[in-house]
Amino acid sequence: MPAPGEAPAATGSGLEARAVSAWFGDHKVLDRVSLDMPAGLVTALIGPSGCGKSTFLRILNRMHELVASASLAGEVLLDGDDIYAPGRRLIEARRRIGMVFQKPNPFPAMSVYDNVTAGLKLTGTRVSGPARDDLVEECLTKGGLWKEVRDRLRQPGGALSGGQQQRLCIARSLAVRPSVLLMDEPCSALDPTSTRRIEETIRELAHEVTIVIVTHNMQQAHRISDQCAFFLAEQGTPGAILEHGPTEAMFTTPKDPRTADYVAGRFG
Ligand SMILES: Nc1ncnc2c1ncn2[C@@H]1O[C@H](COP(=O)(O)OP(=O)(O)OP(=O)(O)O)[C@@H](O)[C@H]1O
Repeated sequence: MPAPGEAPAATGSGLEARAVSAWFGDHKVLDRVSLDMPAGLVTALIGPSGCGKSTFLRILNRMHELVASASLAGEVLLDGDDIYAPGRRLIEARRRIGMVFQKPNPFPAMSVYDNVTAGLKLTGTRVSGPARDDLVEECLTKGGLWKEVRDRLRQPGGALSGGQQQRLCIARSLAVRPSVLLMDEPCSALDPTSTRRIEETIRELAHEVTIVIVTHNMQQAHRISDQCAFFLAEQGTPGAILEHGPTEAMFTTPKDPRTADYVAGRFG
């Protein structure tokens, strides 16, 4: 399992935000945010509440546009191609860039097995027979859940514990073979043991999927990320990245005193 900072043999895709600004109505919430999220690395987005981390994350897979009043400017490049370029299909961006949310959201009445394969139909991916079984096992293994559910594949997803449900959601995201996985505070509703289990899963996945995670937990950001971006929205100004860099440097030798204060838990 590659530790943070180690350079794994990356097979995910690089994601790059260029001068991304965002609005809800005429309220500007992000101002020209640029960030390189290289393949194979875990990037943590950190910063106080309301500085635009979730909005930025949602822009990375075109979920921001689901809000009627929302608009944006800038570019998001996946392996060099702008996912917002005219003619780019929304469904393709969502397939290649998966999302795991704060609250585990499996389909509760659907079986564990069917939860994993649920995204295939939505993306028009045909996998049948034994290949489907193999895919379910592969994704549940990568999600760190296989051993716990291998004998319960036909039970409803809603019958699993909260931590297991979140790992099921990770497995579901992986089934459509995304290049990037976005995670919005995926452990905030979980107990410490489940949190640890998900953190291990994140590190194990990092060599094949590029991961971008929003977290308020500084110990978690330190443990699992290779690089961090510190967002700040001061005195009613839109959110922007104040500082970013390798995680170790952000925690030990940050350039800006506000970063030092935030990572040390002195505000936010
Ligand atoms: N659907 C929405 N409609 C209007 N304003 C919104 C909406 N979602 C977020 N905002 C506003 O955008 C700004 C950024 O919010 P966002 O949720 O991205 O911040 P955040 O850093 O992720 O916060 P938190 O850490 O509390 O989740 C806030 O001022 C928020 O009120």
